[in-house]
Amino acid sequence: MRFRGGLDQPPKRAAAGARPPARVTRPGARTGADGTMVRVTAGTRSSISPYAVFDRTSWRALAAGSQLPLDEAELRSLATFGDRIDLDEVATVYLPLARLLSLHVTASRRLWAAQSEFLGDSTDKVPFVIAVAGSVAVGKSTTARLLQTLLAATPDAPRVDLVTTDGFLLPNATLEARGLLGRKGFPESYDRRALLKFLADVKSGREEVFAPVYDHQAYDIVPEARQAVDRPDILVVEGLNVLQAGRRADGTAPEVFLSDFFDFSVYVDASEADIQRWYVERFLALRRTAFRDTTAYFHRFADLTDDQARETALGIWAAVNGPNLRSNIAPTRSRARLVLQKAADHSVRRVLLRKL
Ligand SMILES: Nc1ncnc2c1ncn2[C@@H]1O[C@H](COP(=O)(O)OP(=O)(O)O)[C@@H](O)[C@H]1O
Ligand SMILES: CC(C)(COP(=O)(O)O)[C@@H](O)C(=O)NCCC(=O)O
Repeated sequence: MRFRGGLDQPPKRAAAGARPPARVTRPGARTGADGTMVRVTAGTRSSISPYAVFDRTSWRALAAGSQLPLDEAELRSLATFGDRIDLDEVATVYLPLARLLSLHVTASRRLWAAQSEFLGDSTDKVPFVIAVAGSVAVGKSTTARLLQTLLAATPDAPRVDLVTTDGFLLPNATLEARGLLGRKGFPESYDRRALLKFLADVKSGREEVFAPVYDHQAYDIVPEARQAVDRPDILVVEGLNVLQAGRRADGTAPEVFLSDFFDFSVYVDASEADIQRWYVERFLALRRTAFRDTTAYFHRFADLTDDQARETALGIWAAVNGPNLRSNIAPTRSRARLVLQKAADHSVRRVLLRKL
């Protein structure tokens, strides 16, 4: 199944800047940390692209010489079930990204301090918030956890918290009452007001802000469970719909958007055909592991044959996750500051960084 227009294509404005025959390398290509030339494809002669486009080699060179602060065992504990990733991929893709983010964090702190001095205001710094968006099964969780670990290992040793937006899903009972159980992950399945308030509180420097907690095994919100966020230096917020502009029930635009609280955003991208395959593979693997647990919501799928399980997963994809990707998630890709474009084997083949 392939998304009309091709999800494997970069966003429209980037597409113009990324088509191979017209590619040009910026004349002022600069020198990477290891002395190699960093080729930055900045656009075409005929159009302006908002993105600087990096291939793997040029992106990796940005962090050349940096030590990886994690080993294979730690990586295995971070990587999402089914997400194929190795230390070389971390060094190639995620380490340079963490370094870029670290630059942004430092610059934002300096600006905050300078502004506080200018205003004669002694308010404490507030968390730097990074959004990680993308489809179900694209590997957002691995990306978010890796960024948390890599950022925490940067020189200032910042405290980095991670929150997933699934905690803001409405409980199953509410979804059922509203006829939304088959729309889990769609914008209307979340308590968006609570999510906005949570981020507004975090960003206003409040002590101990609480996020509700979701359990994938139970497929529901955990009653009474909460995750405390207490003025970390950096907060990573991961979820399907974090870049959505959102609408009020009457169709008017709200005054505040989630994105107002983000200092940086990353969209994890891949072709729908690949993501769907990863989803089906993960479903088949979960059937042999997590679904075995008698308390798992999906336990009834534990004894399906391979063919039945494949058919079931494809059915969920066709009914829920595919339409959500096409209607609500993919359209937000161009709002991200940075896009990680994955190939069929989960490796990132290109990085698109917004210049505008
Ligand atoms: N039915 C399930 N049972 C247990 N864990 C699951 C289930 N579905 C998804 N997960 C886990 O939940 C996390 C989030 O998954 P998902 O929303 O698909 O995002 P992504 O794959 O982009 O990280 C992943 O760690 C995934 O392995
Ligand atoms: C819980 C999710 C909606 C993801 O939530 P997120 O943290 O991205 O807000 C998703 O993983 C999910 O369970 N979707 C429902 C359809 C399915 O079972 O695949």
